[in-house]
Amino acid sequence: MDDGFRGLRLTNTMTRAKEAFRPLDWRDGARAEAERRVRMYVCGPTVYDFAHIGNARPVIVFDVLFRLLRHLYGAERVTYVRNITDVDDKINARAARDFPGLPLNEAIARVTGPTAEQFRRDTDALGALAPTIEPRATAFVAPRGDGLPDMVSMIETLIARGHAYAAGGEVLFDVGSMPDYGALSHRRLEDQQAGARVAVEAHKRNPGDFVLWKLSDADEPGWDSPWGRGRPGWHIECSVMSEAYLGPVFDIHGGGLDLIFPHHENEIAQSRCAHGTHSMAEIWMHNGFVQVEGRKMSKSEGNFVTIHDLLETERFGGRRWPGEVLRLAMLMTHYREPIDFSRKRLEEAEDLLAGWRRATAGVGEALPSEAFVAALSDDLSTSAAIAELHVLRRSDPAALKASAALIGLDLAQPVARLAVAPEEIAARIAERLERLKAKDFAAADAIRAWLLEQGVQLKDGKDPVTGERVTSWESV
Ligand SMILES: Nc1ncnc2c1ncn2[C@@H]1O[C@H](COP(=O)(O)OP(=O)(O)OP(=O)(O)O)[C@@H](O)[C@H]1O
Ligand SMILES: [Zn+2]
Repeated sequence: MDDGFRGLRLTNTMTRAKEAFRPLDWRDGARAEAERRVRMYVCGPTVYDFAHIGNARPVIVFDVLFRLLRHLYGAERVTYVRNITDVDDKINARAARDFPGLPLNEAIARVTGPTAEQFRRDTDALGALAPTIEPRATAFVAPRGDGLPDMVSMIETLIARGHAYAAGGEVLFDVGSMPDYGALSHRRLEDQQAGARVAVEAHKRNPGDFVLWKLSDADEPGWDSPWGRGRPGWHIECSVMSEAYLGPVFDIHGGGLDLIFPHHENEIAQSRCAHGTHSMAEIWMHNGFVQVEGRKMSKSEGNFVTIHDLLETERFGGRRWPGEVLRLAMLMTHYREPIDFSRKRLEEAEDLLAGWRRATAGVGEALPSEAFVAALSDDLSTSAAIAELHVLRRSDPAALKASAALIGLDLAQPVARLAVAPEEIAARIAERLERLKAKDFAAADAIRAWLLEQGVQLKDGKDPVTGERVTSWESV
């Protein structure tokens, strides 16, 4: 009997263990063969600002998983849902700031429309496949009339089942009503209560109770509901949109590490209590952070580089970087480890790509190597998979090309219009610095001129710390 195991093992945040992946539909004897689907949900962006390199990581990591699942189970069998959060108080604040003259709802549309469009351009440029479905939260607040679930109805169900209550202009989820609340983040309710430093808001039964619905002022966005005109809390949208397209229990739920608590914990509480199920998703996966000098890259820290800046402007390192370079730079590290973002990492990725391109020029069709697929199938061990690409570069360039394609790297495309490979440029720059040190200026100038003929312009600068000359380059 086919139990759906295809060699894939994934680390489950819920159990803290690496588990053999068997999709639910394959284990369900009642499900017809033709109807079996692998079902994955990943929390998408809140669209009030351009996405940064940190936000790019879940996009890339789960795109690789999506591609691997399509390879293992067949492309048409995998349903990947990634939502767009277009209702949020951060969006409201941005709308009021940027479009002060407009009615708030119109201003919000002016913020969310272009931001969502930019996100699509960014993810295209990173070589990410579009998810199967990209629902928007605002389309799932009020009853829809098409049979799909909605947030107001799910909140009504939670109240009816004794898991939520209205108080102080809000509807709150009662975490005390769920004995195993906290299982994903391994937090115990008692610990949270004992450790609560902030004063408990008077209307809450438990300090951990979270908002499902809150009333809106006249100028704030709002939907009619049994509790008055208001708007949903953040967590409820994912419970509703995942149910709408994947059902009450599905295979994989993903996002960044920061979402484990409270977001995913609260999604689980809502979904399980609304549906009376033992789980919401079989496997919970979380990517590590992109960091800058040891700190999470984030909008609030102000230490971020947007995807757009990196790809389309010369703001990072004085040049533009192709999306595939960022993709490979991310995949050089295992998805659960932190990444320190640096120019050096991008250069390393760019050199690798250039080498692989030269090795695969003109090769024919092939299948990805088995060792490569096995490495990816071991909890997406992309660094081991990349090590296999180094081997294939010499032993089987056609398989190298097919394997790279499996993780979204198209080696058939020229990386840029450069006549000279990045490692050669680096070697020439080093040689030129040697000449300059030896005061052989004629030879140094000759190298500079030769590179310019190849379309490479050098720029000299000083290392702010050591005061030494550093030379960067850009293609012209
Ligand atoms: N530095 C980071 N490294 C890796 N993933 C990140 C990082 N920052 C955010 N993410 C992930 O990006 C996805 C989109 O999240 P969202 O739009 O809510 O960004 P955010 O967390 O609000 O960003 P910020 O932390 O800058 O305010 C989530 O899965 C989140 O976990
Ligand atoms: Zn979510």
